[in-house]
Amino acid sequence: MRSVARGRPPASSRETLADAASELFLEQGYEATAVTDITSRAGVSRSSFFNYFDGKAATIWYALDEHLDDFAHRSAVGEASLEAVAAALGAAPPHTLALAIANAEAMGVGAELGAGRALRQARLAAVLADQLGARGAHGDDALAIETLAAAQAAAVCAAIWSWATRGAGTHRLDAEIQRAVSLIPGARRAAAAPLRVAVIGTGAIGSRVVAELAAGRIAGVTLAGVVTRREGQLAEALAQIAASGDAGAGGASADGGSGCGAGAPAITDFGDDLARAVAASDLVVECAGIAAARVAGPVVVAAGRDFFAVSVGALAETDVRAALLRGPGALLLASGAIGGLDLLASAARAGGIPGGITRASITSTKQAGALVQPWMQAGEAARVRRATEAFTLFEGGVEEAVAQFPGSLNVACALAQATGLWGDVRVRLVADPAAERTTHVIEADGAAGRYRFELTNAVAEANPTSSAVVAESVLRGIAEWARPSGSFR
Ligand SMILES: NC(=O)C1=CN([C@@H]2O[C@H](COP(=O)(O)OP(=O)(O)OC[C@H]3O[C@@H](n4cnc5c(N)ncnc54)[C@H](OP(=O)(O)O)[C@@H]3O)[C@@H](O)[C@H]2O)C=CC1
Ligand SMILES: O=C([O-])CC(=O)C(=O)O
Repeated sequence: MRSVARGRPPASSRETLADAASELFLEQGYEATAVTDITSRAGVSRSSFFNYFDGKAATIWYALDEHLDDFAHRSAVGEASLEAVAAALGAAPPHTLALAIANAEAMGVGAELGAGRALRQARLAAVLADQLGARGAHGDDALAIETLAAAQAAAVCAAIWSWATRGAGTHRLDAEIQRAVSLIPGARRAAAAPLRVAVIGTGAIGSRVVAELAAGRIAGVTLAGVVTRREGQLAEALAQIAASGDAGAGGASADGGSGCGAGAPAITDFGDDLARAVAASDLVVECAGIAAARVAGPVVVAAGRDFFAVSVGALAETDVRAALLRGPGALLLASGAIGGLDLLASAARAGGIPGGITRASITSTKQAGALVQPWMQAGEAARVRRATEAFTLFEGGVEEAVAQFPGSLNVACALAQATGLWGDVRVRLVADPAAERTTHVIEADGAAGRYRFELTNAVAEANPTSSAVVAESVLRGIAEWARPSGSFR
């Protein structure tokens, strides 16, 4: 398959020949084009042509073949990974192949592309199978190794074809390959590769999540980086983590900076470049609020990455909910500050017990001062801030609840999602000046049973609106997604 001879003349002549070949295939068709036509068009001798290519087909394939040669070589000495091959293809894409794919009919090159693709896919699969075997994750399970390698090779080829068909210059080939590979169900787990997690938001919840991931305390997970919305946000969070004595990430630095300690990890700051975060991760975890989740979530799942939302309130808008559930990426929801959602979802399961759950309500009682909202008139804000006894601040449906208290009533949407009663869940928010903890009382009933959960949570030190356990629910969710094992479903 190798088309490039050793001791060859400068690469520019090779590209000139390949370009001349592409032009001629377009003008007069692949079949009608002879090597002599190509050499005359390029002004290069026939013998020079054969220094580079073993025939006219190689002018289409040479760039991809070089990548495959390099991958096979590196793989044999234990240096290569699928990520590395994607990055190499992204840095030096096979342009004449892209041209042939995009103009297959006009060039009459369909048969060559079909046969050539099959050969390269098989070759790549063989190298990937060797790699998987050497990694030892599957013991001597040849069926698992061959199947996974074949799927990965097919994904790479599908990505090249999709990239070329959509317009090679308009988007990156490496991103297309990463997306294609991520679409293989279970591939990451089967390959025993770590789950790469990007985190959006570095507040009370996000910084705890970042601290744990950066310190490598969740098995099978690596922190790909953090999405921020303003300069200095990550550095502030890291300083806070360090001050709180949360060891591990305390010595980390933003964006490959010098770090605060020897060997401290550098955390990538993606800034607001969500596309970069998506390309570099398998799972994007939102800890940034409903507004951020509404925007980021649909982008992440549409790109074939999985999205883990703590701001479940994003689902209150019907079209956002539909976009989040559309896939191909999966949507994960944090149980957050409440529990019993698994039981309620089972009781309400469509096709299960008829009328399983027909009524559901939640009453949340929070520290009054934490419930002041930017939209409140000065008088109302003062009433909440200066309250001397508990009072009902809000009563209504879930949509209204998260519109008015976006950082405080995600739990209501979690209840609505679990029971499917989006239009019917009743929500009450109590502002209590004496509440040191947050209490949620959930009541639900129907043919499946009658349920009442009362949950009283310590609040997060950095944000009295959020319960401290929420960050732990996110960390548990990430750990379970990386290595599902013994969890309640
Ligand atoms: N499901 C549940 O039970 C619960 C869900 N939640 C949800 O979790 C969210 C986070 O909670 P918490 O950590 O306590 O809130 P914080 O206010 O402490 O932190 C929010 C963080 O997100 C950042 N942020 C906001 N928008 C963006 C964006 N577009 N891109 C990147 N970063 C952004 C903020 O940056 P900046 O510093 O600039 O403000 C801040 O760092 C809440 O808003 C709520 O929606 C909370 C509690 C319970
Ligand atoms: O943390 C909590 O107790 C609940 C909360 O803020 C939310 O649901 O948004």
